[in-house]
Amino acid sequence: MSKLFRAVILGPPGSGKGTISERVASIFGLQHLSSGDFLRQNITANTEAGILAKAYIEKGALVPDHVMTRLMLPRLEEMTRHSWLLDGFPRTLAQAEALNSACDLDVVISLNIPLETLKERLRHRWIHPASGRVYNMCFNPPRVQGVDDITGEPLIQHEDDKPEALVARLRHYKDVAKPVIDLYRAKGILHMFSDTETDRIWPYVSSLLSAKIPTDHADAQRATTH
Ligand SMILES: Nc1ncnc2c1ncn2[C@@H]1O[C@H](COP(=O)(O)OP(=O)(O)OP(=O)(O)O)[C@@H](O)[C@H]1O
Ligand SMILES: Nc1nc2c(ncn2[C@H]2C[C@H](O)[C@@H](COP(=O)(O)OP(=O)(O)O)O2)c(=O)[nH]1
Repeated sequence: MSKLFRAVILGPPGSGKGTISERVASIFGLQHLSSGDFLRQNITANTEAGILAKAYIEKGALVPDHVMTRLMLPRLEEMTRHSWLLDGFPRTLAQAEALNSACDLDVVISLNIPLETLKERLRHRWIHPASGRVYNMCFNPPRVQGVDDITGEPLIQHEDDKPEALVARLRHYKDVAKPVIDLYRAKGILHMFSDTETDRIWPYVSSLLSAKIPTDHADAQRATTH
């Protein structure tokens, strides 16, 4: 079997991690592992980690590192036969160090988006709380205004996507993410992409992954995941 491919995508809230991850998953056949989605599944299933995490998420705080690593590392161990792209984890240096000791990463994609652009995008972000599906009233609006395409249930806006909370949240992200970015830069696996539009970043991400992922491997992944 050809070598498995391990990637991480980093970026502030609203930088397009989810949007780019979905494209990578469908085009390159990597499994998209989102820590936020996984937390929401654990909350719905009332697991021990889900119960612990819920209070933090509701406050808009980060879930403690030991809860996150206890949740995510076993999930990654289950993925021994798949290539994956991790989105939302690691978020802190402690999480990055825990991930380091569990596996070798091939590539880290880091999205560098201007603050004004992030503020504008998040102002228009609406989500379907049960599934975590994300809409943007300008970029990818729902088919019917205010309701989820799949379930028809109402969409809500995160308290912390509202303008008052946004600036503090983005500043906090920057402080926490800097040592993580520095670590990956020092390891020589960091690839930084700067622009205001996902559609302009995407061709560069796509050519990076095309160069790094052997084609036969991408085909094999697609065959097992679809
Ligand atoms: N690696 C992590 N460490 C700590 N908390 C996390 C982590 N990943 C997710 N969370 C918690 O889950 C919540 C939802 O995460 P999710 O990534 O879906 O949305 P978010 O914080 O709005 O970020 P983004 O907009 O970048 O997707 C976060 O606000 C945080 O409380
Ligand atoms: N206007 C505009 N909006 C974009 C672009 N790329 C993504 N978006 C939207 C989709 C979401 O509503 C919001 C944040 O994107 P996301 O993929 O959820 O980001 P992230 O929070 O997972 O990093 O911005 C983009 O290039 N332009």
